[in-house]
Amino acid sequence: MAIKPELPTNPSSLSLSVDQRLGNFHLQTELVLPACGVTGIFGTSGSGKTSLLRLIAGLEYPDSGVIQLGEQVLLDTRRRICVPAHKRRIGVVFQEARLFPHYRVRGNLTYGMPAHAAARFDEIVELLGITALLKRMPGTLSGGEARRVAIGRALLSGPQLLLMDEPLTGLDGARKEELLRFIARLTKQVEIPVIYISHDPEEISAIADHLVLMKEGSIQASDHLGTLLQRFDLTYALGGFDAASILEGTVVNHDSKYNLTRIALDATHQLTVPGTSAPIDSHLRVRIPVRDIALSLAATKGTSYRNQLTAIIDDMTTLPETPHTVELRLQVGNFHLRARLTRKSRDEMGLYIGKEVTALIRSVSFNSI
Ligand SMILES: Nc1ncnc2c1ncn2[C@@H]1O[C@H](COP(=O)(O)OP(=O)(O)OP(=O)(O)O)[C@@H](O)[C@H]1O
Repeated sequence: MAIKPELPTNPSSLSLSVDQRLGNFHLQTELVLPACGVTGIFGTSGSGKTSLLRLIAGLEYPDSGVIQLGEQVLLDTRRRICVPAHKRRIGVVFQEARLFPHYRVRGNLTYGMPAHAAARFDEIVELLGITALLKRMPGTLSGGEARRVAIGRALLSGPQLLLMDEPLTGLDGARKEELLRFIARLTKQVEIPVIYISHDPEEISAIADHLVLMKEGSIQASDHLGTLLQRFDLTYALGGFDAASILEGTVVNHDSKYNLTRIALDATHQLTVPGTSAPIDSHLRVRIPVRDIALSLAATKGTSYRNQLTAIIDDMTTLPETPHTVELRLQVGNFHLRARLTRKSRDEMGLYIGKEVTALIRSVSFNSI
């Protein structure tokens, strides 16, 4: 039985409890996601990411389960409730643009556009940088342009949730980076929660606030991205993430002579990172791989490390996969940094949990996002 969806404007969470067998594959998922910001879904090929997304979108039906967006029940197999896909107000962007080839870009954007979304047409077209493309036919667009039109169409469908399934697949390096930056900006500007599937850690690190890690049809972990990256036990499950810390700060100064940017992490901690065009006072996310942090027992002069932060060793362990190294979690003010040393260095430096050290971070090592 299909029911009419009720549509509160700001759903607070998306909760799922679904069970579906697809051949030999068993998707068994219990999950509550924040219905704000960007949730990245990460997992190896075949772990069930797309299957999960298709259930949320209403493109597939589980054998049993409940899917609820805020107060709205989208699916409840026991109560025989199932809101059909076109009534869920969920925008989907697939790996390929899937535009209507016989409609111009404008026609693709306005197809199925509800009256309340029409007021945002000019704003979204401008935000996507596709104004000049409105009269073009899809066959004449580049891959990146077509993908932007597909995102525009999803946004103009007036969605309360946007699902993106590897939207950058098949794009070359420069176009991929451009579109990634664009999506990151877009997700900050449109107040629609986004679920973003990718198996590329760089993409996820750039835009996700929350991260879901899938393995063989189940949820291995789900938490704030920065929190999951600090977990020693997930180091190898998050393999490609290259064990890194994500820090957020505010741009306080640009040094044009040396092309460096200074960001404040809090009232007392600042970092020098490679120059960016981000305006003063804007928010910046930086990713610091563990391999780019060294430790010293005291602040040192005469070193090329531009950033020296006093830190307390908060946790320390050796992982079975890498018996020659120790993983360290450092407390710096109110945030954490991960570092990795050889066990020999740990012993020679006499490091232990609770000890104060200086974290040395090369300013050239930052990946600003
Ligand atoms: N209709 C189906 N019948 C049988 N098996 C299916 C069906 N649909 C999906 N599967 C299987 O379910 C598993 C999960 O597929 P899914 O596409 O959700 O994975 P994924 O994590 O999105 O993978 P990828 O990163 O490669 O896109 C795979 O083993 C796939 O072969």
